[in-house]
Amino acid sequence: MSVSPQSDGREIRLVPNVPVGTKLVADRVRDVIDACIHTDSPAADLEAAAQLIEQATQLLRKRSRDTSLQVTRSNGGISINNAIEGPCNPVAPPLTDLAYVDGETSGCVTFPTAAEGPPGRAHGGLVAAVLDHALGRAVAWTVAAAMTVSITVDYRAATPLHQPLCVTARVVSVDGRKVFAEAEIRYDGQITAVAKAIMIVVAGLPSIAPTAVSLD
Ligand SMILES: CCCCCCCCCC(=O)SCCNC(=O)CCNC(=O)[C@H](O)C(C)(C)COP(=O)(O)OP(=O)(O)OC[C@H]1O[C@@H](n2cnc3c(N)ncnc32)[C@H](O)[C@@H]1OP(=O)(O)O
Repeated sequence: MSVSPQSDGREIRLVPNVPVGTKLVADRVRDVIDACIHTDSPAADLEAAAQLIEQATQLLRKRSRDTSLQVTRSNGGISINNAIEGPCNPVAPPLTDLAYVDGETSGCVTFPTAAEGPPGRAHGGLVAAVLDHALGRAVAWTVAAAMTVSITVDYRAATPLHQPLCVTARVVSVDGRKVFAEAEIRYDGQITAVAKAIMIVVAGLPSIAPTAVSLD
């Protein structure tokens, strides 16, 4: 395990693999979130559940670390606690199966009930977040780690909950530090939303992409 200090003083921890135990906890927390949204339990059961969750929180806090950002190079590289792809972040959907083939970045996501915006549909802001992340991945893999300065999303059809969705992204052009990229999200082969973004390559940003700026 190594810790890499960043230009802003924050640290990123490089670990060999996704920690199995933490992923298990994150998966269970996703279940709790889903149960919380759907529950119709009586007050006594809700109170008992709240106490159990509080006990679990206290157990987890017995040993904490300051660094939240952890990455692994296994499975092509994963940002473990990332808001979108982090398998150990229960708020992440998460975006999985990230791959980079012939300049095309792809990934898979299934939105849970917690991502609901319009009835039965994913919230547009969360769709945009997944597209933004795929765009960031595409730029990191193709050029270098970068930050979004502009993103436009067109919502063309419902992005459903609880269904496997495919996300694809690629770099379209590069102009100095500005990188223009586009991405789509599909359900059952049909595009539900497309995004165009301008990203700026920023020196010192960490990247887990083998082609981009090294963490080491
Ligand atoms: C885990 C591995 C993969 C992870 C992927 C994660 C992807 C996540 C993507 C994100 O969510 S990033 C987070 C959201 N974005 C931000 O927080 C960025 C906020 N903006 C900034 O911090 C600064 O704008 C930034 C550091 C990106 C750039 O500031 P700089 O001072 O270095 O650059 P500058 O302002 O000189 O702009 C550089 C170029 O970009 C241009 N530019 C800036 N903003 C623009 C804009 N909005 N539209 C068009 N062009 C823009 C600007 O005109 C200029 O063009 P020229 O080089 O031609 O002169």
